[in-house]
Amino acid sequence: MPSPKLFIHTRDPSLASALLSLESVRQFELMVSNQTECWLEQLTNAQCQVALIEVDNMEQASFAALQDSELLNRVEFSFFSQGKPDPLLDQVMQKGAGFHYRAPVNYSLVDASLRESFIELSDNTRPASSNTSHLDQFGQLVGSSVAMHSLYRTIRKVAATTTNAFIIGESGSGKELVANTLHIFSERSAAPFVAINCGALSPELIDSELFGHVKGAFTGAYKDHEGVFEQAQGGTLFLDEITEMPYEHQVKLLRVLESGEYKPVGGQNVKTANVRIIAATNRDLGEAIKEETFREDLYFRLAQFPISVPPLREREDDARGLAQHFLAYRNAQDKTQKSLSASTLDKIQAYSWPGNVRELKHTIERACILANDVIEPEHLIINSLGDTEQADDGHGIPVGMRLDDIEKIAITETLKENDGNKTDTAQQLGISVKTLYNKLDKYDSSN
Ligand SMILES: Nc1ncnc2c1ncn2[C@@H]1O[C@H](COP(=O)(O)OP(=O)(O)OP(=O)(O)O)[C@@H](O)[C@H]1O
Repeated sequence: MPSPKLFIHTRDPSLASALLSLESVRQFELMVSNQTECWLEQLTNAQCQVALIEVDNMEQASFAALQDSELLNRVEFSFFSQGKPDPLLDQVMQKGAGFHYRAPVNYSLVDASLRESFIELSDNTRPASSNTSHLDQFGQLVGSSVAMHSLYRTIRKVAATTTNAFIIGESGSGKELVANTLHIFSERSAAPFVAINCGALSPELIDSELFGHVKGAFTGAYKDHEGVFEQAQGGTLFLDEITEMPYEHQVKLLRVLESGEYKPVGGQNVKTANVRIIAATNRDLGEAIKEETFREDLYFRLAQFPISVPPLREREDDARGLAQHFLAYRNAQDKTQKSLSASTLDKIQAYSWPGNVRELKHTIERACILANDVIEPEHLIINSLGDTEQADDGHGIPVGMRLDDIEKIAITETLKENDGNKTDTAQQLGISVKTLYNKLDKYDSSN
């Protein structure tokens, strides 16, 4: 496991030697700045988790740039100054940069604090503790990477507004969780959050699903039915896979968004919608609009605030952390003590996860089924890992495996093979798209 790294930048030789003589400092892999270059640039390029920086008036530009730098999320800073008031440093401290030690420095406090940081950071890179998760959490989202922190900030900003939002991200990257988190942080949080998959709506029933129907509106309409607009009244309506909604129904949706009014099927009374719409897709929108499967006018109506969810492969160490997170929850649920070996964690981190967090979550669940105690690389059923073996000499299905687990593996693997396309997946598996959605929902909510 790589050792935590520490960056030191100081021009004062006595400060430098005092810091370098601290035992805690020597535990880290050290990187001392090159005095002729800007420290901020050097630190940006270095993969250091802790930085000791002497505050120097000549380097005000670096402090100004630090305000908006992603380094504030990924590095724990300790600044050393002579105590002269410095507004730029104060602003950085207000953003939660870390510690500010004023001269005369109490080095034993610095030592104690660095010792703690070292232990924490070593914990994060140690072979998984099987019962704890160390990732940050925001609403329903888990992740400590810079990309996720930037997403958290965007969600907070959008949640405070009343605008509609459009979430774009690969399949399984967490779009529904983003929508739900947006709802939780909005003023509508006390009202319902209602999610529907537009791809799973049957064309005959779509109007009724959206706007409801009255008793007798059509054969089989035995009683009044509330559509999702009514169910979500006062709250948030999440329209997942919006690009899969039949084209002619998109016009109807657009009309409701423009007028705020709709009529249940077979009803006479006009209802007023009070919902915030959050739509999502994993498709390339430009292409969907060009191919005329998605209406451009509807896009502009919905996308007052587009939010991009980063794919898991762009989230630094989050894959490793999420694996530990899902395992910790599984262990707590099953009252087990399974753990991930160091080489398993390395494989997890090195893999590109085309099916994103969902694929990782399911992979950990399958590995828990297959491993008795320590999860080794061969328990990860991911074909693209290349050298990862299947779990037995046949089809990767151990004797005695539960049928619903086998079904789950078949579904997730086929989905992955089809790049998340649920229509193709359902067709290959010989089930309806609706059944596929129901099964995926069941898996998603199983831990
Ligand atoms: N950041 C995250 N932290 C914890 N769990 C996550 C995170 N992102 C996704 N998940 C889990 O991964 C699964 C898929 O998430 P979700 O349904 O939100 O993805 P999606 O992008 O909406 O997928 P789809 O494109 O198929 O609709 C769920 O089980 C969810 O709980």
